[in-house]
Amino acid sequence: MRTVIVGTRRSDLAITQTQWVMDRMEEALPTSWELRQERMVTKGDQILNVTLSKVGGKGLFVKEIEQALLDGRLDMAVHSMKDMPGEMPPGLTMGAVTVREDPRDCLISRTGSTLETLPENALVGTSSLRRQAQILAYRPDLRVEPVRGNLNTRLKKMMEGQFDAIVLAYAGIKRLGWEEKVTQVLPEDVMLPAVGQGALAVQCRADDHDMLEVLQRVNDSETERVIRAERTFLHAFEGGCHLPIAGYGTLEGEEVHLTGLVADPTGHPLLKGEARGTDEEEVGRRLTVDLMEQGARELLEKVKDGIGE
Ligand SMILES: NCc1[nH]cc(CCC(=O)O)c1CC(=O)O
Repeated sequence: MRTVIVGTRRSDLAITQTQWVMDRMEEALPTSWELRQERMVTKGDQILNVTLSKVGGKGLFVKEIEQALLDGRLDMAVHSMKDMPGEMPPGLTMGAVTVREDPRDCLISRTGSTLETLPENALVGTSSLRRQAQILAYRPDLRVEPVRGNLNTRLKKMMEGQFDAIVLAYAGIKRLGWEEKVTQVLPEDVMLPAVGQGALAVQCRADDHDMLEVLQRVNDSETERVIRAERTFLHAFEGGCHLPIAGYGTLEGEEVHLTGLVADPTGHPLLKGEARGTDEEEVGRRLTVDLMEQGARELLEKVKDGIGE
């Protein structure tokens, strides 16, 4: 008999994602095991109305859950892949990468306008420098301001008139069953997704072999491959989701096709590159070299100075 304690943050999205993984695990679970959800409040959940980039968002949501895993208070935890820091603390491992939900971003606007038809000077809410840069590259006449809080809070702020539109991950919206609120799903050539967006990471202790065996069955090897390419690319920039970096991989036959972007938060310059091949890590490294040659490092140093890193 074993009771597996599954940690989750308390937001609707985190709980939904965790339950989704638990449902898929039930089929693969040894009959003498049971799963129990444990809801935690993390510091990241308590910080509202501040740009995530200003509070040093990297790994903020993840750290406290990791400590609970190491202490044995939790046995596994489900995270949005895009919130996962590049390196894990010793003793923990990624037991599974689940099949990817739609990786694109979406626009929700009060009046039903698309990104193309929003009126000049319209105010778009997003705290992501990646989204800000791409919005302004496409529509330099729009204004972008930070919006924080969970998805409910952001929607409410827009409906109250604080913003004309907001941009969110379509995956989160779909998981909450809010598709009908979406005005436009943004194509990747306009809004390249964040590294890992739409995939979930299941974390557990590295020496918990029984757990790892069960988690293998909810692992999606194709998602795992493209995520490895994306994260290899991102890791070279020592950047999390608080920097204006995007990376998106797909499989074409046996080959991983990876597109990456590094931009100034104003949208100019916006550097973009592509790489393809069968070795995920090599593809990621080649794309890094391509963008470095275009001046990505200098650009990011300037951005980091600007946001006080
Ligand atoms: N940055 C917060 C965050 N982390 C994961 C998601 C959505 C789900 C996902 O990307 O997998 C979101 C919300 C958003 O960016 O709109």
